[in-house]
Amino acid sequence: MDLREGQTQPILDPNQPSHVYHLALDIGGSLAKLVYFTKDDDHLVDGEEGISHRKALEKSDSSKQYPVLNGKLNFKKFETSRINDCIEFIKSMKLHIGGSQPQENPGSQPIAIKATGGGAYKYPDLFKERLGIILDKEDEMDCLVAGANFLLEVVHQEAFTYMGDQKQFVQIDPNDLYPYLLVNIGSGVGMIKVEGEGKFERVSGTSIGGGTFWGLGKLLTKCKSFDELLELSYRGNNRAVDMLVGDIYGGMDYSKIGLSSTAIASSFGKAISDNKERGDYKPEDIARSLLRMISNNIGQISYLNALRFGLKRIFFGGFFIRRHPFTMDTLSVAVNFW
Ligand SMILES: Nc1ncnc2c1ncn2[C@@H]1O[C@H](COP(=O)(O)OP(=O)(O)O)[C@@H](O)[C@H]1O
Ligand SMILES: CC(C)(COP(=O)(O)O)[C@@H](O)C(=O)NCCC(=O)O
Repeated sequence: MDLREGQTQPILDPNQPSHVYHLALDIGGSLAKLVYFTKDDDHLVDGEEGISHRKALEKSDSSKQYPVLNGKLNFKKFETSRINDCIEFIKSMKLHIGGSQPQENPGSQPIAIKATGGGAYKYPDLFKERLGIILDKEDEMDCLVAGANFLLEVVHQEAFTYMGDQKQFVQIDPNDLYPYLLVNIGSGVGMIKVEGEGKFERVSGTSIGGGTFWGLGKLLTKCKSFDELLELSYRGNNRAVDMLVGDIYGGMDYSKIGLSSTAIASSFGKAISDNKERGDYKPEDIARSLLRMISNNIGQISYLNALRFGLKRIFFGGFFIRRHPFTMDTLSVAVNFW
């Protein structure tokens, strides 16, 4: 299966919605994500091959034939504050028509589309009014854990570590996956102890998450978008804003308690002693300091929760880190520091 994201050109003929299947939505605090499947040709495969295609979906007799849906999963995201753009996209592509759950008597009831996240509760009337569809709610934690378990058990090279520009895939033995800590960094952060299929507990969380980086970043710099803010942070130097151990200890390490002179003693702390206004600091240094502060905090709380429950592995997910190597690296440094 081919996974595509951010398709800007319609890959379908909007007048031919029949190749679209299984539209589903996740409407979070920051981003509305949608996924839909576009089909190529149906074909049948023999047992072993069928099992490899459908491994986790169904384990059965290798003498049978299995229908295999040949096609692609397409991903698209919109800012939740621009939910109308998301609705327009669905409408223009007629995704809701082809992408509904199969109905016994098509046309007899409104189309129902699976949806997770707070937006499934906040926007049902809007979707009903604009698209004539019902949002069929699923619990976001249930789906998050089921999805993470599926990907970790089935998809080869799904999880990786990231340190100093080095991305290294982790070989996961499905028999040695549980228990683990799942840290989902969205607008806020949820920390979930996962012990098996459907066996999990949300053990912690923090409101200082991706929404905080984006929100505070917008207020403190002139950035208009998340990508711009992140791009800015790559170029910044947090030492111009953060108070380091060396700033307090005359350039020396505080070796007795294991703190090097370059460790951050106080995020944004330099601003209290400098006789400067916000405008005197470079926006890129502010963005860098903010990213490090939030990542360090998430890394620390994650580490402490892993310790609290004796969990040897932490998996991070959510759009805050997605496809952002620098953010992942910052988080890894934070976990390793602790
Ligand atoms: N292109 C982007 N636009 C907006 N936010 C982004 C983008 N890429 C990453 N993010 C980060 O991801 C966070 C949202 O993560 P997500 O997992 O989608 O959470 P939610 O479900 O709460 O919207 C944002 O708060 C922001 O920090
Ligand atoms: C309320 C939420 C589950 C919503 O999920 P999100 O849209 O952030 O992905 C999440 O923001 C969260 O867990 N916030 C942290 C709250 C806390 O534990 O302090």
